[in-house]
Amino acid sequence: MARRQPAPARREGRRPLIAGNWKMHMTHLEAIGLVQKLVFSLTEEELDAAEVVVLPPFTALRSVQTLVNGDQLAIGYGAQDLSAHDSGAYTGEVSGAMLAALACGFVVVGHSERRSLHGEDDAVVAAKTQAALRHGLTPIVCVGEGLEVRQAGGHVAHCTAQLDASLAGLSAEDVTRVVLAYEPVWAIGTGEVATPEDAQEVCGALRSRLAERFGPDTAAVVRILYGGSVKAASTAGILAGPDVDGALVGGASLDADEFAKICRSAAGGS
Ligand SMILES: O=C[C@H](O)COP(=O)(O)O
Repeated sequence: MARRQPAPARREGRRPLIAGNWKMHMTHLEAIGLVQKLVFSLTEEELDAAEVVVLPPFTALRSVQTLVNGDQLAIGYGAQDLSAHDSGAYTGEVSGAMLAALACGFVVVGHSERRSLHGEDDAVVAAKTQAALRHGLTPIVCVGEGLEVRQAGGHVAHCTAQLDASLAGLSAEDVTRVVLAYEPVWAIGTGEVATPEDAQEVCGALRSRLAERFGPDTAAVVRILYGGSVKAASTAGILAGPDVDGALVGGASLDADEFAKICRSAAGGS
């Protein structure tokens, strides 16, 4: 069984990160089974080479925390969303403080499903990013264009504009604590994975924009993930891009064997 190990530094200090966004799947009992199977499928060396994170629904976080901490498992976990507010009369919301109390390391912010289904604009995403940082959580800030924007050739401008707005109000030091995820909306849950060149083009442009706004030293340490129909078979190609530091995986993260293969591929194995 793989237990916690110190993380090595790779790619100018950027350790590959594979995060499994379970979306609205898995009860807390199913979550325990999935995490156990995942961790037992991976070796210590693989979990040392790539950082593996699961992002269950809120209702499963406590169970995952108990399992990961109790067995000292070498994976991280976090949430799929948080409130921009720290406390108050916000029925149904969950604060960064509550996630921090469950020892979450990560939280997704600005996923396209939150943007489109819950009307979250860039100002909300920026406020949530700041809330995550206030509570010591690593926000995984998502950007990505829809099909029409892609077909019109506006994807780079669209994503860099989302980056600018989503990171509004942050210092360069704050930005070093952020993970970005490029998720083209047309590739999410569609089976339509971007090519490695598509992923690198936008991830590279995001890093260049970070360098312009926050300086090259900050840009060099921020991890940028690709997300959108990632499968084990496509992982190595996608991660070959020099600016692609990992993957935000949806559907394939619900299958322990497939997700373990993705993590193994990111760790440099086959
Ligand atoms: O957060 C994950 C993305 O929405 C990708 O989902 P998918 O791998 O099911 O396309």
